Amino acid sequence: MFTTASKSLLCCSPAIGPHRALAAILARSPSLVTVPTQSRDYHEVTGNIICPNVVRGIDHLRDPRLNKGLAFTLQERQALGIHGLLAAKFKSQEEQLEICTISIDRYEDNLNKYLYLVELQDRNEKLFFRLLAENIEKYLPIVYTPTVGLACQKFGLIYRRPRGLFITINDKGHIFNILKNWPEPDVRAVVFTDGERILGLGDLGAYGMGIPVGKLSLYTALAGIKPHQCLPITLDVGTDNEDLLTDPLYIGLRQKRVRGKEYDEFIDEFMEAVVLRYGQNTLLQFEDFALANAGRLLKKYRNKYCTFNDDIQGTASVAVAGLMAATRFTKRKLSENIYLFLGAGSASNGIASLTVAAMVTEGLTEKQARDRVFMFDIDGLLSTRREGGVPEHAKAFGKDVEPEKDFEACVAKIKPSCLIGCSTVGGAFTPKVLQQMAKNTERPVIFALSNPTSKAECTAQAAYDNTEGRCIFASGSPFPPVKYNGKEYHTGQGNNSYIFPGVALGVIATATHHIPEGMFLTAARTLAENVSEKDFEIGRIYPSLSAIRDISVNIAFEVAKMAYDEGLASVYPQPQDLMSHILNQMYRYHYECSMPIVWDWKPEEKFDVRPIQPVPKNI
Ligand SMILES: O=C([O-])CC(=O)C(=O)O
Ligand SMILES: [Mg+2]
Repeated sequence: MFTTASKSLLCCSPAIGPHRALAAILARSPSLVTVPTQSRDYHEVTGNIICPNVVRGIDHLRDPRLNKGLAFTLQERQALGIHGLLAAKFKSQEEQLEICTISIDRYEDNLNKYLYLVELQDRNEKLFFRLLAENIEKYLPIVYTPTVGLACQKFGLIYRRPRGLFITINDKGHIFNILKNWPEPDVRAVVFTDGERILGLGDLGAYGMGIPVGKLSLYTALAGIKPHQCLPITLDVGTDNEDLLTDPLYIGLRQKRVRGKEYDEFIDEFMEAVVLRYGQNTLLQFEDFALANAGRLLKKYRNKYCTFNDDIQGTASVAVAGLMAATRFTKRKLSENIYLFLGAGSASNGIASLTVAAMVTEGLTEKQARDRVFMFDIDGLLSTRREGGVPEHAKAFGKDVEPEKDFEACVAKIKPSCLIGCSTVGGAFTPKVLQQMAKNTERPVIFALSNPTSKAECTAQAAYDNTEGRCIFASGSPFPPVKYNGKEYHTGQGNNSYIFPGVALGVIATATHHIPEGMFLTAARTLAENVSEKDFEIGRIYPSLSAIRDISVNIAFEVAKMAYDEGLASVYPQPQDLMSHILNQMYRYHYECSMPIVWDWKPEEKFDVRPIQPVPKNI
């Protein structure tokens, strides 16, 4: 079987390291040659050596990281002991992509499309990521917002092969041991949720797992972070969602949420356990925590760990990028706008704070900048004079003005030029509100950022219809193209997926130990600079989703630069060519050769474990 390589050592990838000793012994006795029959045992064959840690036989096909389906060549099939386990036909990855596309298109229901993609990820990882990365516009709405929201709601029904870790409050005191059960030793990024505020859908408890899984798929598809370096986690502390507590399909702890001291100790232990297991620079992304915890935990941990809250900082960054890009339409500087937020939760506060920071760079004082920002929550305008005052988390944006409970009246009175919805109240931007915005200013900026689509404050079409087509619109979830006055507009998706993958790539590539707020402003600027004239022409203040991979790299580059400038990076020496350094670390979703690695070894030579891997043609 291995006749052509009778004078060479064959060693199968991956991870040759632990078997160097064995290879070295064999090298001293060239007649003794080892080939594994199963994953872990060896036997002799004349002439060649295969390192024993290769996964062979059916196990190779069952490992989604190694499996290439019918794309294995005859040589590979023979070498790996999978010949006969596959149909005779050889397919290229491109042919496989076509079949995937046809298969997914056959489904009418998006949840079925989602399930197909989950199954593909479980079966053939490279194919899944290539399909996603090369068809972002088509598949992002399936693996991510909005379909992922539906998947979370139906999680009990669709739960099959688990992905990621579930750590429950009952595991308190043992979290490190649970992390040790995760099979990957090289995790660089953890996205985790406690499921209390899943998108705009509220408390979904352990059903929230779909979110960290989806976010981390984007880490790889949009920023080339290697899948084995990503770990999705759900912290299950119970749920206060009565429907789930009585749902026979519910897969989480069937109890009310644990709160207070016990919850805080649990999160403390979790953070400590992650860095103990994976190192101090492990990126910890908070996702979809409720307001009561999100800002508080960010403040508590931001200077201790490499962490950020995507819903506060990622959302803020993407929204500020949109506002920056919009200045090119409106011809108004950021500091010349009046901002009104609907909702005063973590997203609103994050966006407002970063907008203030951006206005300060234009020359305003912080106070002057804050004076231009108003918020309206469930109890009305954030007025210091209203009954109950301004909630603690939004104190910075309370105003000494007449209380007002009618949102439409507020829009007429305050006359904002930018209206930003983070309320999770679908349809809250009524036609009247939108019409008023059109009266306030020539080019009103209207962001309906709540997710998923059903929670958006208005549709893209409604925004155009009620502002004589003069608005600059963005939404958190995708909307179909708008038709107005015989022209078609493709409005942008102001979703944090433009930001967090790129920031994460920059942070991971430089092993940055803290993520300062400035990085999100830098990311916002980079994103805004990537909006082209062509985007503007079709009404978009965000680049096309198909450009997102390049943008992530640009964001990563700026983040990495900043990490070195501010002494936060711990990869030393500083790479001379930062861009190449980043690009070199990125995941490749094209198939690589699965043949055993061939060493050009001769017995008289000093043994050198130097893999010479044939370069696959398709890279
Ligand atoms: O997941 C998304 O689409 C954006 C996000 O973080 C959220 O809405 O919580
Ligand atoms: Mg989120």
